[in-house]
Amino acid sequence: MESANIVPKEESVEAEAPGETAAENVQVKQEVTSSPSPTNTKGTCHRLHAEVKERKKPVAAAKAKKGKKKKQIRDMNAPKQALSGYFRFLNDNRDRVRTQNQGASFSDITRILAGEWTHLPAPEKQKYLDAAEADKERYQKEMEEYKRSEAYKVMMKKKKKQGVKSKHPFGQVNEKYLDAAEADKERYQKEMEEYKRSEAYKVMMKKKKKQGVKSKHPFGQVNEDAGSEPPPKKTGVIGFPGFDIPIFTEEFLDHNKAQETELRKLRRVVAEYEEQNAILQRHIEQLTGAIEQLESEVNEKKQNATQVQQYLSSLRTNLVSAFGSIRLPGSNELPMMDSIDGYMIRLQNLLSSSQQHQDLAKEVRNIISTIDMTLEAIKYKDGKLEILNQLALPEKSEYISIQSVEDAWDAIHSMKVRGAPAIAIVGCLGLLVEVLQKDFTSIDEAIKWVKESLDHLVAARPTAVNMSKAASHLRTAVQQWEFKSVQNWKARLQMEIEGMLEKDLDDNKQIGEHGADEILENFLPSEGKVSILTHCNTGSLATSGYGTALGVIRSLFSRGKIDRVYCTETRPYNQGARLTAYELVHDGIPASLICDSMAGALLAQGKVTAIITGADRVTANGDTANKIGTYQLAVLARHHNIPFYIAAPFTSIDATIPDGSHIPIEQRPAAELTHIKGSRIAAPGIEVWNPAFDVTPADLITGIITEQGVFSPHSLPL
Ligand SMILES: CSC[C@@H](O)[C@@H](O)C(=O)COP(=O)(O)O
Repeated sequence: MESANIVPKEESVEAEAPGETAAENVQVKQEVTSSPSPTNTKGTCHRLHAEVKERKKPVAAAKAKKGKKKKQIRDMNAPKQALSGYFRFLNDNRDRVRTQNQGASFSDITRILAGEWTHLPAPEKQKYLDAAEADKERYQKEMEEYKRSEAYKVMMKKKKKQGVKSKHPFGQVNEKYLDAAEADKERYQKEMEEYKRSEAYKVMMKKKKKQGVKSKHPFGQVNEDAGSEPPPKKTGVIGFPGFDIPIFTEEFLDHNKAQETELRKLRRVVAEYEEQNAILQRHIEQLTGAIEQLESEVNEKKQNATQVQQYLSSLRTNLVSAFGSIRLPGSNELPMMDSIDGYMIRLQNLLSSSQQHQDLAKEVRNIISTIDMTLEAIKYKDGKLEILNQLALPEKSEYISIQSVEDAWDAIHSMKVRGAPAIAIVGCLGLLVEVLQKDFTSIDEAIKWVKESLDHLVAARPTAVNMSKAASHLRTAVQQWEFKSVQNWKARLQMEIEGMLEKDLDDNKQIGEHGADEILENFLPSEGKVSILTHCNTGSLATSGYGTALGVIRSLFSRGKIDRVYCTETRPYNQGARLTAYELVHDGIPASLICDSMAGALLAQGKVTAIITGADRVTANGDTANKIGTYQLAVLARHHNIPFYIAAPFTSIDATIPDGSHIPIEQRPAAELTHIKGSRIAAPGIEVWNPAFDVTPADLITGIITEQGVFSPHSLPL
């Protein structure tokens, strides 16, 4: 505490007023006590401040001269210093303010407390001042007694010997001045005692009490017109007679020293607290990170649980329907939705406990082999067609009815159904559904209508060749059939189109098997499992079922050979994130979603055994159009020496086109890039290039996996 150099007032110790220097404090108080004139003007104040400045100068100079401090003799027998009201307040409230202001430095805390002290209501403040007054009296009494004691005399001698008769802030003190100061101090004490007995003192005390200022303190207003008789003139600064500043008493300096020691201790404690605080802060940050991580994992698990729940419920539905006519021997129980779990356990117990029910076991085996739990993107039965609306996935699993060519065209064009094989199947089935309902007066009329409708359907999306090939096939077929009745002609058309649906499913299963063989025979790592990266969606949702590239993955998974599948997000339409991820989760295949831009980093880490994608059109030379982003994956695969496969049925191969440069590439609306779910994400006014597909040159393709086997892109059996 630098202000220890100046005695603030009389003999008691008071802390410095917030916002004032000790020198200013002293100066103002000095005016009050020595010149109680009510005519204290602003001019006087200015003069006083100037004086204060002047007085500060020798202090600084003396400080510079002072050099190394001599160790002070500590008087262990001296009475305990009196504490000022302000210090009492600080001590009582420091812990509270520290707790309320976590991380605040010691000086911040003191500043806050000083502010509180300034605004402390008078009665509250008075309590502290009263306590200080009482303590001061106690101190004075004890000090008087002590001064009469032998111990005091011994101490004084010791100090004199050491040349520290009384501490002085300005360094070496002339003995002459010290004696004069001692005499002056005695004079003050005597006069003060007399003054306290005077009428003037009583009047002053009364006035002060009335004003709520029982005794002067550094922060309160002091009535300058307190009494007609001034109190005794204060003692002067030791060694500087003429200076009107209270003396530095030994007690005061001791007290200051004690305070400084306490302050040092407190600073150490504060530093420790601050260190602990920083550590705790780091812990909090780590914990917050861990909580966020856990929350996201919990959310993921919740979503998984929902998927599993959905899967379980569709499994129960399928089992109830498949075993609907099978009564349990003995109880005759039939399966119901709420009893299917128990029914299946009882059925299994019956079959495993005895050989009696051989026929039943055979029937159960047959039923189980027909239960298909794969995703049904296209539900077709007896002239009725429903498709899973892929725009609503994965949030909603809703089927929409397709009753006409126009419905089919709209579903394809708006991508409620997408994926090259699925486009062709829905197009043809949509046409069939309408044909079956429509009245034609003649077969020729029917043929004409079919041909026009096929042209219309082909135009819905230009890049995938499957619809176009199906249309060519049907155009030729309908022309060749020789029927007399429209009804029979319709039945033949129905057989043809339903056959296409079945063939696609079979083809996909074949593709899956060939692809799995190819990968396992050529690229199975020593760990015994493979990791596959795939792009876009080529699964049940993109075909009549099972899938092409995803079909290969399904086959690998069913053989227990999948370590992990990585599916790209597939911007801008997000077929990977919305649809492939949905299918992978549905089938319980271990999989991770990545952004398209992460593929390079993933391959660089050696985490991928092979890349397999689908195709929208494979040309005669093996060039392949597929979802935008496929080409860059093939380039990356070549760079990282990873096999890159295309999985596609022959319905995706277009032998009429020599190479990829002839493939029409569909351009999609700008909104797919500028908006996500209706919210703009791109700067307004920006132009957009949004091709839905790109072409991968045959040279970058390791092999094309078809239902007839795996071929080099350069030697396709066309
Ligand atoms: C078995 S689906 C093969 C391709 O059609 C598929 O990879 C693809 O690119 C689909 O694109 P899309 O625009 O979603 O119809």
